[in-house]
Amino acid sequence: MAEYSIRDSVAIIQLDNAPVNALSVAVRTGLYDGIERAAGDGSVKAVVVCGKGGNFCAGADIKEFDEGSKGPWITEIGDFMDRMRKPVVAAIEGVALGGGLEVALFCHYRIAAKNARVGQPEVNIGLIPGGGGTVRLPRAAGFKQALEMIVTGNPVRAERALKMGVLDEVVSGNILEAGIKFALSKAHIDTSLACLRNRPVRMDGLNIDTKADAALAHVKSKYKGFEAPMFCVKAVVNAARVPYDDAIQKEREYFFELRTSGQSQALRYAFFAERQIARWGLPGGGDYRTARAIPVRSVGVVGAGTMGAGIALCIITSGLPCVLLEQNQEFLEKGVTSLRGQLMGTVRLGKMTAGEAEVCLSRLKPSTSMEDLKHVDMVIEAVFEDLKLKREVFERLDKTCKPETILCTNTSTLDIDSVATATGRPDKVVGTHFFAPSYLMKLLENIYGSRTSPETVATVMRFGKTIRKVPVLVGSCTGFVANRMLAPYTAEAQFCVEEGASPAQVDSVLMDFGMPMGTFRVSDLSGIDVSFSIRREAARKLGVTLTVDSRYFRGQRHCSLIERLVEKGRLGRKTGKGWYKYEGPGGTVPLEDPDVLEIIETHCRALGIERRNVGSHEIQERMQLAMINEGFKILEEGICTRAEEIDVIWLYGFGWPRYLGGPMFYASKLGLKRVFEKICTFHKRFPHSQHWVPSVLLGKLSESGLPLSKWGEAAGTSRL
Ligand SMILES: CCCCCC/C=C/CC(=O)SCCNC(=O)CCNC(=O)[C@H](O)C(C)(C)COP(=O)(O)OP(=O)(O)OC[C@H]1O[C@@H](n2cnc3c(N)ncnc32)[C@H](O)[C@@H]1OP(=O)(O)O
Repeated sequence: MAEYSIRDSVAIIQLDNAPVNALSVAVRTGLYDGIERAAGDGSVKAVVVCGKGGNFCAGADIKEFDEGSKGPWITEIGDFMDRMRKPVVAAIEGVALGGGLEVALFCHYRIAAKNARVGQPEVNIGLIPGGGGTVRLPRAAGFKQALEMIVTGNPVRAERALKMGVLDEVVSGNILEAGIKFALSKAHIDTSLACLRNRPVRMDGLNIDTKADAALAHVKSKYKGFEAPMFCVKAVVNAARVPYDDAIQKEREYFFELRTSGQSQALRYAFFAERQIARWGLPGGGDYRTARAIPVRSVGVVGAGTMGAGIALCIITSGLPCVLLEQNQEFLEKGVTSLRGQLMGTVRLGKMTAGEAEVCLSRLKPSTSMEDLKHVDMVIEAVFEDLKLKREVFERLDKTCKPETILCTNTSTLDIDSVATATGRPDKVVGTHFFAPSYLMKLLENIYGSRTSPETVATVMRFGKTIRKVPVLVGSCTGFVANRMLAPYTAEAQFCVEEGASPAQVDSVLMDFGMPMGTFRVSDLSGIDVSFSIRREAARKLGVTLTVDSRYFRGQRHCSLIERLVEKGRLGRKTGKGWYKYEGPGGTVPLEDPDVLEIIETHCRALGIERRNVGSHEIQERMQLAMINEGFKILEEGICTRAEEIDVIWLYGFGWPRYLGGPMFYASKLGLKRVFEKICTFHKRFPHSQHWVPSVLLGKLSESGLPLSKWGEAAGTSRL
């Protein structure tokens, strides 16, 4: 709703819809009524529109999008303001985003507090501004700057918005008082002079035809797969070419077309899924509502290898001091050099100044003495993935660190309890699984053990946000969530290759789907020998030796092409050949290699595997459904409590295309009945692959018709 009051002959309309004053039907109706009332009240000289609770308005209420269009559309409110003789001033603090900025652009004037940010982020949820933003922002900020704001969705700070012409004044002190004063100072000025409708789009010497083509081409290549950015360009270009009302009409058509599109639905889902993951709960009790995070003022990282150095870099760039520990000076120097190299890379990219980088480095304390970890609040262990070694490190940490220190293990495979039991504080031990390259990858899988306390979880969840990661809480199991789901996905890729596909064919299927990279290119990049060692180690623990002709491993189908490639010295990009051969500058360009195709052919012939044409559709279906089936098992076992958690893991861990929501959302769109039937068919066809045993939960859900938001509840794993 919107509250109406009058002070000093100024009508004040305060948007009121906590927490961000989103433009719900009630808010739009309240705003419209308030404007009408002020227009008709002879005692009112001017109007101030502002927001309650520290924000102006974060735009349309995204939750209402699926409910159709009720209440006044904001351009109707805008048209009314355009005809008003009394000045209307938007007094902005906090954010004015999307429809919120559009309301402000309908006002005759806009003032903002120094802390304010204004923007048109609709593109992030697969939309274009639908309330006149594409038509009015270019009239205020000029074509080029408006286009940039609308296409990128990035908000700008008040000072910049002032320079751009979006704001009329930036003020300090109470925003409402400033708004009233400003409004009264404009009470005698003809409002039509300040009305954006009456101004042309500012082209600042640019030619619209050349600019339009260039912008379309740029956006097409930069935002591959995304629909909305192209529509943003089309709408802004149109606004520069046609009269105001025609441009508004076109914008609205585009907006409605996108609002019902699959991409916008998926992007809106992703927006809320990212917020859902903060609502965690533990099986033994304790959740985000009751658990208090312990303040983390300093951190230690044990192990200055690639992962450890990257983690330390995340810490120091977030403003926290960090002790980086190695066992000897040589390894330590290597780690610090790698950290410096990555930091300088960000300077070269213009993301940080050299001065800022120096400040970050001043927060780093390289050390070879564990005593330096005595007083830190948290330690992240990032040593080699070996249980015996990790337990030794944890035993020493437990003895050295103060009793409150939280001990985290950056493991990708080990059971958290098996590490925690090396200490006398298992309640303070937790997994923090970073993804390589750890400085760049946003996902942080936080893993609780059976004795991890709610306070410890609350602390690592908050810490994840502090270091600008996306923390997701998961339970402990082999591979946790990300790698556990990746296993059947990559296994199916390799089986498809055994059966007749080429690595390049598989990769192009994935890239066409929207993944940033194909699985074989990823494998080459991380090193085929790495997967080889992990597999060999897993087999060794079970007393089995994997060979180049192992077709089964513990009764399960197994592809031994990895062993074959390692035998041939094809370890990936670092050796110039793996699933591909590498040429070009620095040996970074992957090319399909006839030699590897020959190796695969010969290998399969020797093992009696008949090869055939494997179609693109089959490749995509097998890889994705195998992984989705695993996702349902993860939900069934309570490793995750919501499908949204799995989707966020795929968005940030593997670059699943955001406009497709995530694998679980994708499954919901395919229809669970269809998904389940296909999985059952694959299970019959491939009985020796455990990953095709259909998830019981999936079977149950496929009959229920429940929406994705209820899957966790249906699994009985929701803890809130
Ligand atoms: C049919 C309507 C007619 C309108 C016609 C004009 C059409 C306009 C199109 C639009 O305006 S689309 C919306 C554009 N706006 C956005 O995309 C803003 C999205 N929000 C944000 O970027 C951030 O939330 C924020 C506003 C910068 C605040 O960030 P912060 O980190 O402080 O908090 P959050 O956890 O993100 O949000 C708090 C809380 O608020 C919910 N929320 C935020 N924005 C909206 C919104 N626009 N609609 C509904 N709900 C919103 C968010 O989900 C959080 O709630 P939760 O319950 O804690 O999850």
